[in-house]
Amino acid sequence: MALTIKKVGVIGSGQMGNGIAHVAALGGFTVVLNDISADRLKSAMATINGNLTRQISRKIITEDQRKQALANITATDRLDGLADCDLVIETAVEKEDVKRKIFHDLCATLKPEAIIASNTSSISITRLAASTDRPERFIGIHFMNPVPVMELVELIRGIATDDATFETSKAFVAKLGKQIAVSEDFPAFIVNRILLPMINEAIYTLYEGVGNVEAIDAAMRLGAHHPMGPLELADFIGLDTCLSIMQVLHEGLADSKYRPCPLLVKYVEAGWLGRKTSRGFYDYRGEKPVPTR
Ligand SMILES: CC(=O)CC(=O)SCCNC(=O)CCNC(=O)[C@H](O)C(C)(C)COP(=O)(O)OP(=O)(O)OC[C@H]1O[C@@H](n2cnc3c(N)ncnc32)[C@H](O)[C@@H]1OP(=O)(O)O
Ligand SMILES: NC(=O)C1=CN([C@@H]2O[C@H](COP(=O)(O)OP(=O)(O)OC[C@H]3O[C@@H](n4cnc5c(N)ncnc54)[C@H](OP(=O)(O)O)[C@@H]3O)[C@@H](O)[C@H]2O)C=CC1
Repeated sequence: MALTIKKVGVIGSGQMGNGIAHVAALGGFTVVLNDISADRLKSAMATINGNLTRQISRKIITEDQRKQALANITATDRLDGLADCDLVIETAVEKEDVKRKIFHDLCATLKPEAIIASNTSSISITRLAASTDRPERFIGIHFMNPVPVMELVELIRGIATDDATFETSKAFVAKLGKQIAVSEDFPAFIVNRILLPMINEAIYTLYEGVGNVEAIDAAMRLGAHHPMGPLELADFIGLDTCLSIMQVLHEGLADSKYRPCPLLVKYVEAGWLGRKTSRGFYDYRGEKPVPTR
């Protein structure tokens, strides 16, 4: 039997966490947003307000809806602030050890009947579920970036996920006005299994000197009608996240065609992670983005 979700916890207040809190609050849920950094929480709340305001100017929502959505969200840097949530969505960094530690600590305080979901881009849901005390109430709910705009959410069942958890998650996503694609639990699921090798290939195209950053992005924007060029999109997703996804594909499918491009590794090692650090394949520190190669 499907459970009733009223209160939603979101762990991690980066670009995905603030987007998920935004759409859940707008969907009428009570939201508790958690991060280890109080500064991050402050800037996440400012981002949510900015994106809600943008939606008002585009006549998607009203001022009353903005106020109500903000009133639905509270922020906490304590994990036990999520103890009475019905559903907790983990959206911290794409690192398995960090996620496992979060689930370990969360299970110690979260009410036993609550569902735990991960917004992971690539990591095995079955393996993450096994690090919790409730694998049958664990599921992948994978939102796309930017969350307030993208229509799709992937749902991924682990081997133990029960029907009630799946049905409850489906109803939750539908209430946010999003469409669902169901994916089997394979590395990087559907969207990233297809999208990330394309981005990685674009980085190889740059690495091998086939084209420069501008040429590669223009080629795919104007020649294939992609809304963003692949290098611009990589910067938007975050180069650390792109590299983690390629590593999961490479290790999980044991096929050399998923080998992360050495240039991607170099950018991540430099701390040039894309828009979030103001530098990646473009430098965002000036008025206009400038290609870095
Ligand atoms: C890595 C993973 O695990 C999975 C993933 O998410 S992969 C990434 C998937 N996402 C994509 O591929 C995005 C590709 N890019 C796009 O679709 C578009 O460029 C875009 C929607 C991001 C922006 O579109 P645009 O036309 O260039 O920009 P713009 O006109 O300024 O904005 C369009 C809309 O996006 C909204 N928007 C843009 N950036 C936003 C952001 N960072 N946060 C919230 N909303 C945003 C704007 O408010 C606007 O919405 P409304 O018109 O409804 O008000
Ligand atoms: N970027 C994208 O396009 C998409 C990403 N995803 C997935 O969503 C997740 C988050 O990605 P994204 O939002 O881009 O990443 P960000 O780097 O923007 O945000 C991650 C946030 O999690 C915080 N964090 C780190 N450790 C913890 C912890 N132990 N407890 C609570 N918060 C923590 C980080 O804080 P601090 O910075 O202080 O370390 C940061 O605020 C990843 O799993 C990613 O794969 C899914 C779909 C799309």
